[in-house]
Amino acid sequence: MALIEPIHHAELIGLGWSSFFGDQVGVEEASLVPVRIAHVHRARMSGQSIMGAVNLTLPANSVTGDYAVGDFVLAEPGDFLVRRRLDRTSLLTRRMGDGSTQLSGANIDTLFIVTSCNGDFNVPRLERYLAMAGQAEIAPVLVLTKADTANDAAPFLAQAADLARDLPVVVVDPRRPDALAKLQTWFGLGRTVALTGSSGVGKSTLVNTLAASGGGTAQLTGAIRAHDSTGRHTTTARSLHPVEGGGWVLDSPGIRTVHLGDVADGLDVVFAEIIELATQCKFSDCTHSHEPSCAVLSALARGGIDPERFSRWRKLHDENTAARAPKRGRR
Ligand SMILES: Nc1nc2c(ncn2[C@@H]2O[C@H](COP(=O)(O)OP(=O)(O)OP(=O)(O)O)[C@@H](O)[C@H]2O)c(=O)[nH]1
Ligand SMILES: [Zn+2]
Repeated sequence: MALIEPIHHAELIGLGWSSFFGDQVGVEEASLVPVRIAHVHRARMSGQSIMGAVNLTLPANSVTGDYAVGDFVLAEPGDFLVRRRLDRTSLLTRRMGDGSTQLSGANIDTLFIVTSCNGDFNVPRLERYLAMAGQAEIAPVLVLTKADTANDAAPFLAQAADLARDLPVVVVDPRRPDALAKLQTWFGLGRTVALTGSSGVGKSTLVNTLAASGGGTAQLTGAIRAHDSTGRHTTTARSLHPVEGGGWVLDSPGIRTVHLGDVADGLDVVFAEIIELATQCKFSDCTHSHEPSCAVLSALARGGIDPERFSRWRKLHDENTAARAPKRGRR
């Protein structure tokens, strides 16, 4: 039974609400406010409601780790105390280095798997992303960037088309405003798209282009102002960005790096020329950042390694190491 007042119903649908959620609301919960979680921090959460952005209050005995960006919760109207999380249509999880599972995104309709027409294009890795989408019950779309930098983008398109039956493949330049038009099919009222893909393929650029259409703010460095129960304003980075014409881009670190646990072996293969050089460094635990007699740094200096590739490797390597480090202070 739908208990939300009709006047608010259209706005709720805009947030991603549907009868799937409405049917879960009990008679005794009619006074509670549905909130879609837009940001999950260590100890805080904020969300979007028909009243705008709100800071949620966590119930006792609950931790933010129980919630994912994109979740719908029912909260008290006054202090936005979370009473209950509603069941999800889909859930993306990520295995952490310590073996625990992190919830990285919920109620996502479409996953944009972003890759570029260059060395990042890696069939086994793309297959892993596709498997991940399937597991989470989210429809995948392959978004191909940097076609302008390839001598010939056709082979990439052909390989992409062969990845999975009926997989939509879209070539996009994330820097151009027409990116939204090319991807519009997957947006529209209340529909949620998440992005994943390796570092440097253009995800931030795409999120910024898409989000700029919906609100005009620089999203990744941007923030929302919400008020908490005391009326105090706080500023929070957000992960849910509205798109022009309706719909949301869900961009969170947890989804971006969702596959990291699996990528470690892949790094050695993809960046073989760097890994091979590393065996010639003076120190076996060389980090190739400042050490003397570092074979990688000297190759960089004489142009033996593509600096862009090196910085991509560095970033991935660091992210991967961080993802594998056991979390402190959690059990
Ligand atoms: N030539 C060209 N450059 C692009 C294209 N898409 C993105 N770029 C550039 O590629 C660089 C990396 O893009 P980002 O958006 O930062 O990549 P990202 O996937 O967000 O990377 P992380 O933040 O590390 O996850 C930027 O300088 C973009 O301007 C494209 O289609 N063509
Ligand atoms: Zn080194």
